[in-house]
Amino acid sequence: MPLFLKVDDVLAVPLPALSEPLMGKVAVSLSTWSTREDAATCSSGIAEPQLHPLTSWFESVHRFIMYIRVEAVEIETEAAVACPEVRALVATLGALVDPDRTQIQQRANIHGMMVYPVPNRWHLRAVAFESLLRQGTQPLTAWHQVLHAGVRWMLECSGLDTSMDVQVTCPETFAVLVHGSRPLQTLWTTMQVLNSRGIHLCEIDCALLMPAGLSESQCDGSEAFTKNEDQRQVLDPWQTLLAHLRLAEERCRQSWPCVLYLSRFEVLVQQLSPEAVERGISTEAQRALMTTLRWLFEPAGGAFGTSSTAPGERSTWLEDVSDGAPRVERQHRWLIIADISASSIAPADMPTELVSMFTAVLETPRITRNELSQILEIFLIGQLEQGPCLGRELIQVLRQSLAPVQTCTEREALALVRRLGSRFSAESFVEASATETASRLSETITDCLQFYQRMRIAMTVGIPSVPQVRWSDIGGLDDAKEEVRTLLRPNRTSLSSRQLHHRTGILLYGPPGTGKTLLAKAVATECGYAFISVKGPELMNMYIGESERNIREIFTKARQSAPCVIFFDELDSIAPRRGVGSDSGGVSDRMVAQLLAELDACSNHIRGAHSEPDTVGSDLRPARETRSAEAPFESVVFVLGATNRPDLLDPALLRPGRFERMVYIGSPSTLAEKRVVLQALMRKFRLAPNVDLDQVLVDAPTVMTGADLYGLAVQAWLRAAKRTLLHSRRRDAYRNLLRTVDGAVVDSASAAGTAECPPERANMSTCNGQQHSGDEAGEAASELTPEVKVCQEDLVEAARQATSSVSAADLARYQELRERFAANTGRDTGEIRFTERAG
Ligand SMILES: Nc1ncnc2c1ncn2[C@@H]1O[C@H](COP(=O)(O)OP(=O)(O)OP(=O)(O)O)[C@@H](O)[C@H]1O
Repeated sequence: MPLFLKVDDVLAVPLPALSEPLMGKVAVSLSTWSTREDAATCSSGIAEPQLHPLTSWFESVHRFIMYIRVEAVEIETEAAVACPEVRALVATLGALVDPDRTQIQQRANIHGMMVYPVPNRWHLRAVAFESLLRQGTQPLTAWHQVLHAGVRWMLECSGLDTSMDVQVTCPETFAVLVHGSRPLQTLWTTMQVLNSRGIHLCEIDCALLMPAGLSESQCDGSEAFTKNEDQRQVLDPWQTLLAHLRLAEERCRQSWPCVLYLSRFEVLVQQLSPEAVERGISTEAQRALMTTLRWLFEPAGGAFGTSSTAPGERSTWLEDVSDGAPRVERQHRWLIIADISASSIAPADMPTELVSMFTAVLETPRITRNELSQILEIFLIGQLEQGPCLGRELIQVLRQSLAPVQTCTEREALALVRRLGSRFSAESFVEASATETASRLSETITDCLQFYQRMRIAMTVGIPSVPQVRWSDIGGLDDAKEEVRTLLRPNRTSLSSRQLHHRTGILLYGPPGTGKTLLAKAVATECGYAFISVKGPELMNMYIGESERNIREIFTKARQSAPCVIFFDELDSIAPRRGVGSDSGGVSDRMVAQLLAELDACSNHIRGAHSEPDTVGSDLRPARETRSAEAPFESVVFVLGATNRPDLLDPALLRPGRFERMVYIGSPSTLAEKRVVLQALMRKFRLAPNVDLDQVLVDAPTVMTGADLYGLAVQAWLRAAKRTLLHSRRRDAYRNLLRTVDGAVVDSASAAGTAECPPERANMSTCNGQQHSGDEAGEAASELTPEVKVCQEDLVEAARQATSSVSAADLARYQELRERFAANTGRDTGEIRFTERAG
């Protein structure tokens, strides 16, 4: 059978029967290896009894394995062979194979398979944060105990641990469910303990098992189990998932002794929830997933029953092993660990049938304030290695800033670490004095805590995280930014509470692609409140009463996570003028009425909050706990709306206490304004020194919105990247990069609002909608990021090809609309005729 290899594959080649002296050496080194970690990690005395059976088992099966990792050696031309470095390499490797002239034919028998830890991102994260977690957190003692019990069970089931009493009842399965808040520490601890025992870890990241589209509503699981030949395409996602799970079982069997670790198991749990049925996953599909899981967890009772033995047979195999030579091939059992601690799901939220499959359920504790402080100290010390040392003053500042935090999850702690890392580098503090450094640290931590607070709220209430857009990502629009800032952060020093203007909401209006959504995203990032973004049409539901219920639910969610900002994009689609709607059931009229009622409730809250002198203007503080004495402010909900057609809105929306302030967001008109927008869009680009943006804009169309300028910037960057590709030697890496960027461009064309994701970090951010993997993608992208330098010619060429998405005539009509609204201060203005429906 031919064996195809690729780079990074690991070959496990079993060594033939070993000579006596060599066997002794391997056995000795195995035992040294196994005990080395024990001293550091395990206080219990379980290590030794486990070690001996394992060592003797390895000896008995003569399974000594040499591991070979496949690497690529790039030698391009014959001329290269003449170079001394290459000659040295040839001398080291012993041979040089010219792939153009050499054919290799290889035949091999596969005797076994080594589970090399699949380098999935989850696994890499655990490794990346290992030292921080090891030094900063308390060891997971309870987890150590469960793990040791599981390993002991594995050995006992397989008859390796001859010290065990054969009469002891050995359960058929041992599956542990871990929940709580430390997924990476749990995985890392497991890796460490198993490593020290010479036991493989077969880690499967369930989030990566999910084929694209499976969780989407268009994948109807009911069709997935029909026998219709024509529907093969639909069958695939589910079958792939189930096949992956069966494959996991196969891998564990082949590489025994092995522990199967299902990280992010919650992704599978979510497919089994009642909400999944609403998303289009059929009950048949859920049943099939459950059957596969049961089979995986309970080999003896499962439907597929491959290696299983009926419970009654157990005594037979114990007798088999007690006669001396262990018959290890008879019963290999492996410990199964399912981890849901990366999510807020608790066992109580899981189907009872699923929970009952687990032998043990273990909760990992939350990270305490002391642990968090320790983690951040260790991180900062590492960060500032070259800068000022982390003096006592800084540590005090750090601890003071963390005072509002009681406990947090590992995810939140690491989010803090990442945010600190991006803002707090050694270079930025080299010149600074100690006091200056302390105040900047305090500022940074406070800012990070706002983020932490938002994340916590988001996790609790299930609000999706929002992309990172800073004020500096928005070019121009200074008045609009100021208006929004005033709404969200009244300035206590300049105004007394009674003087404050009680505003509930702001309506942003203007031509499409001018940055309304972008502004709202910047609010989400910068204000430190929870943020709910709703696209108008998403609220519409064909069933009577459902659309209103959707609106009610959004406001309820917002109140639960207050202070909170709700952003209604495309507001005209849910709140058109009443009485002129074309829907026979009057759905939109009822939606408008519901929206008005909710807005009035918000307005009353704000009045309540602002009428308390002490509560007004409580500046953005790090954590909610700090506002415990300011309860009314805590319940404030602000509303932002955006529309291209304010003239179509129901006028009642624009009355005081609702969207009473209207802010026009127009396209940049002068050359200077366009330059500012372009500069903001290319903030992260590497530009050639000769770039002159004014000159570039001379060649561009006269009317250009922010979105058009974004298109220009993307085209210029793509041109530069393609040029780089041609000249680059790292072609594969660049090809990957270009593929990703092309995807991002398509995304940006189909869905507005990806400007926070400029091409150079296109695969680092949330362009593809997979919010939770943004950071992970960033890690992967950083390996590929090439030196793409955008030159004047790229920009000029992109400017020549640029088109304008809004006509001059439509812009003039928007201007007219703006004047009418300014004159009428929000009163009914009547509809304006556009050449075509904007947006
Ligand atoms: N002032 C600006 N500064 C930087 N980028 C901008 C600006 N205005 C628009 N853009 C770019 O244009 C893209 C589209 O903008 P956005 O989605 O915010 O427009 P919009 O006004 O909400 O459009 P629509 O009314 O069609 O929803 C943004 O993602 C951003 O890349």
